[in-house]
Amino acid sequence: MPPDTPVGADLSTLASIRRLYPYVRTALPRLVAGMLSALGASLSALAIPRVLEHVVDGPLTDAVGTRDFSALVLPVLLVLLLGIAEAAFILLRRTLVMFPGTRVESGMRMELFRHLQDLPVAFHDRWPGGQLLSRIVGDLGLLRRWLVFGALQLVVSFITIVVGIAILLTTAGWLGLIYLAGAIPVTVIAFRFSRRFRVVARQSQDQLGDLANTVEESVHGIRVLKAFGRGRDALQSFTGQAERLRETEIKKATTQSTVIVALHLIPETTLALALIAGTFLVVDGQITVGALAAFFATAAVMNGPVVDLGMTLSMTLHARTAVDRYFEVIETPNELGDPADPVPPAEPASEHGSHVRLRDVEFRYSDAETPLLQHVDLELPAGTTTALVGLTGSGKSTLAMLVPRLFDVTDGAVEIDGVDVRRLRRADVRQGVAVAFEDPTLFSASVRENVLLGVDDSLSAEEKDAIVTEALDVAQAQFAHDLPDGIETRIGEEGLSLSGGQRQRLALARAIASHPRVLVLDDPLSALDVATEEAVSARLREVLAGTTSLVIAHRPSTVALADRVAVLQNGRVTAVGTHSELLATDPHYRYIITTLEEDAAEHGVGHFEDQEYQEPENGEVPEDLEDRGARL
Ligand SMILES: Nc1ncnc2c1ncn2[C@@H]1O[C@H](COP(=O)(O)OP(=O)(O)OP(=O)(O)O)[C@@H](O)[C@H]1O
Repeated sequence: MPPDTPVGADLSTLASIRRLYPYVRTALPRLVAGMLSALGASLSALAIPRVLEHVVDGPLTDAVGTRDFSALVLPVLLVLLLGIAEAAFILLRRTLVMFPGTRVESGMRMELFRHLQDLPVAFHDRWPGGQLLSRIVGDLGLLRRWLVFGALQLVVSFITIVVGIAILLTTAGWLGLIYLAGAIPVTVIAFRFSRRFRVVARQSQDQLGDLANTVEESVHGIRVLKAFGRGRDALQSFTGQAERLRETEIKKATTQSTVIVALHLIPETTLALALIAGTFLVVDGQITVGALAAFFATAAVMNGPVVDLGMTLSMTLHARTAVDRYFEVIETPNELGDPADPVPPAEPASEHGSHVRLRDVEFRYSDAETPLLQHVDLELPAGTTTALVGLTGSGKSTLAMLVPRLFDVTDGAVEIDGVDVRRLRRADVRQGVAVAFEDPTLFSASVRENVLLGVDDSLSAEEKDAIVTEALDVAQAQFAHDLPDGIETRIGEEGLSLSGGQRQRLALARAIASHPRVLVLDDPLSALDVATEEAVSARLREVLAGTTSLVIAHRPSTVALADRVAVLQNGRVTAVGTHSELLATDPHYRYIITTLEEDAAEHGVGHFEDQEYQEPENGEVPEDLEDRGARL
């Protein structure tokens, strides 16, 4: 979940937005030029009433008696010119800000995506995908609109109002003061509005993220929802969230409408008061009719920026929330980063792979109270295959993820060829270690691209082709050649157009293709039927002989791929040996194998059930168990 106390919550809006500086620095000259253009447009509009004042008090008054309109030509041309200048400035503003706005947006988007890719698995376990999606898509779009419009408009409105008030004070003295008095309640209301709106803006953007998460989850799990007829429940939960978002939007609109009403009402009231006072002042001869007309024309020009303040302020507060939400992610430190002084990877212990050692390893998930793994000592000698067995939830997958450093140990060390993985660059670790997960994730790309994911990009196309063909062959994934466009066929989102077994074989091919020095396979054959499993096992054995492998086994047939077996029990590796040795000496292993056999016989797929451990009575080896592991 996102942090409870949002990053930047204690900052002022200005301080929060100032953090954008590094991203907008290069775009700043054009943005400032755009702002000056917008200011030019506003000042052109403000100049028109001054011409009006001159016309009313001079040429117009004269023309009433003489009917000579020639003196009006110049002022009319000036008004026309000011109008054209205003339009030209507006066009210039749009042209200037459009390009840098989109560039800032895409730059920040790329930076965020890069950081998301860099952040460890633990971060992604904590953060819902929808929250990240809404930040990378929605928030950044909002920020762009604010940069190219809201921010500019806010500054321009502010300057226009200040300049306008100065003009009012100089042209109509007292009337200007009346108008200025109206600015006091406007400021108070705007301040109170900002405080309240900031809270609801944050709430609505977070709720949008939750909504995106629900959509993502239900689209992702559409098969399960349909199969269990739970579409209605998903809709209900979605409706609940959408309703809450709607309530927040209403709260937002209500807060906004208070300020909008005030921003309309206060200037209009001051204008009414100014009209009364102005009439007396004209009659009294203290100001001219032209000055009164100019006062109202100037106030009319200022009316737009004053009323817009509500909108630009709310845009600014939304932008501030977007900045906070962006920095919450971008400032999340990567606890699994590269070391400051990385060492180069050691030479592999043998041509058949690296030597891996887990030395007194402890691992605890950040949200767990107790460690899942404790005092784990395990060696994977170069070129050997070790099967890791244990009951469901004993921590096999977790242990396997420590080898490619997807998580860091909380104590002890994982060493590859004698070097602690935390002292290596992550790229070096992951170049040497390939993983095929139990749940094979593929990408919406071609089969070829999926298989080549871990392969050196600099290889030639022919070399890559040969690697793909061989890997598909070993993983018995020849079906890929029969797809409509062969291995160039795009396999759709997450490869869901393929069967589970097909996906698993492609994931296996991907792990093999990079010819890693260490291969970690998390139950790689679980989705295969018996015949395919045998075919894959036969070929996989050849590959395993040439590398160091750790294979998590849920089936006796997977155990049979290994030279030796490690038993994980109560967070520790309690025994390591060959299948026969362990059968003879380790009651827990005998129990596991018995369960595996029974499970495989019953369901065809060997999975541990969540059941309490019961030592086999009198610790005897069940009949024929020795034969089952004869291959080891
Ligand atoms: N990201 C996580 N955050 C917190 N706890 C987790 C996380 N992943 C797994 N766990 C917990 O760690 C324990 C071990 O999980 P793990 O997947 O490593 O077991 P396993 O032996 O591979 O299980 P299985 O045989 O069912 O695949 C479980 O209790 C699980 O709930």
